[in-house]
Amino acid sequence: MSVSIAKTKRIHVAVGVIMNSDNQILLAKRLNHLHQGGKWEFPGGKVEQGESVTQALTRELKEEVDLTITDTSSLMTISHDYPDKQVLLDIHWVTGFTGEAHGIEGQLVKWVSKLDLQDYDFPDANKPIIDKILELES
Ligand SMILES: Nc1nc2c([nH]c(=O)n2[C@@H]2O[C@H](COP(=O)(O)OP(=O)(O)OP(=O)(O)O)[C@@H](O)[C@H]2O)c(=O)[nH]1
Ligand SMILES: [Mg+2]
Repeated sequence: MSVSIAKTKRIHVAVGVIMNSDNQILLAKRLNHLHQGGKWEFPGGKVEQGESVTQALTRELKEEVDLTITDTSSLMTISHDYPDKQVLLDIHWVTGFTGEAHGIEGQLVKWVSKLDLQDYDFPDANKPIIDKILELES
């Protein structure tokens, strides 16, 4: 008997940890109909064919929260398997940006003090990101 296992492609996602001059980090609430809907996320989205991660991040942050990115540095990558999806999160610090953040797609966005991050419900894949932010910035 042979068992076939459906192989799905791991989705490459550019994710931005954006900190303002008050040491607050920008969170956005995922719309309910999306994967991991209702949870808080760091803004970002899928890297498209032919794009670098930085290009994808710049495009996504403009499309989602209306910020113009001027400087980034890479923070970490996380490979995570959800029951229904496999993701590779490519997480970058956004160290320079211009503009005022607002949720262009109707999502809530919020600047949150890093010490309050633990009070928010994130997708399971994000746990190491929260740990890293607390470790780096304390
Ligand atoms: N942006 C973002 N995505 C995350 C985070 N954590 C996490 O597991 N993901 C997962 O990464 C995947 C891709 O993210 P996305 O839905 O933002 O992609 P996108 O903006 O290109 O959306 P679209 O396909 O509607 O255009 C989703 O399955 C999402 O659940 C996070 O902190 N930020
Ligand atoms: Mg997105």
